[in-house]
Amino acid sequence: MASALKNLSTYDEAQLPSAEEFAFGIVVADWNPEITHALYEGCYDTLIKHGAKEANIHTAQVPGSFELPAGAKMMIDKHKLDAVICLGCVIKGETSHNEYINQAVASGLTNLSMVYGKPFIFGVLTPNTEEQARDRAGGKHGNKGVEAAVTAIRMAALKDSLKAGQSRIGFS
Ligand SMILES: Nc1c(NC[C@H](O)[C@H](O)[C@H](O)CO)[nH]c(=O)[nH]c1=O
Ligand SMILES: CC(=O)[C@@H](O)COP(=O)(O)O
Repeated sequence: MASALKNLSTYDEAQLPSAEEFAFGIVVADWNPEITHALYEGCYDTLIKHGAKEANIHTAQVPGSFELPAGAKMMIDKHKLDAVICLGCVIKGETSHNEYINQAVASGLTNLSMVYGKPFIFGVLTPNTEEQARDRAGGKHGNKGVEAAVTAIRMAALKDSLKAGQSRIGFS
């Protein structure tokens, strides 16, 4: 569903599990800092809002989105984490360079999720224009960083519930 039809910051707060017991990594790309820092603020504030402790949120910056998977692996090899959130913004230029970056990051994070059995969240904007980026970093379509934090909490809680032997998870 396009972001225009589903605001990135809209979720059912009452249905979201507490993040109190979870530890998170946040890896942020330096490219397009006005955008990625807005994503980070939305992400961090959402984790805190839902009970995460400041001491359990570990943050690192990397040069660009292409480095997000490597940064995420360095982070989870250093800290005991329940989820790693990767934030970036890859704006299309004149060439197809953006496609290679986007595909590499998506594949890299998927591979990490499979290898570690933990969520590596794809909080990367892939807009065609700066306006589309701003619209998704706290603009009219919400904040991708909020969506990424909510996803991280839900996936960490899912793993926790499965470990506890629950068989029917997420059905209200
Ligand atoms: N153009 C963008 C980049 N490019 C840099 C790459 O991510 C990478 O750092 C470089 O290719 C060296 O490996 N990165 C973004 O995050 N956003 C862009 O718009
Ligand atoms: C996505 C990018 O790396 C971008 O800055 C590259 O721009 P261009 O395709 O014009 O070289």
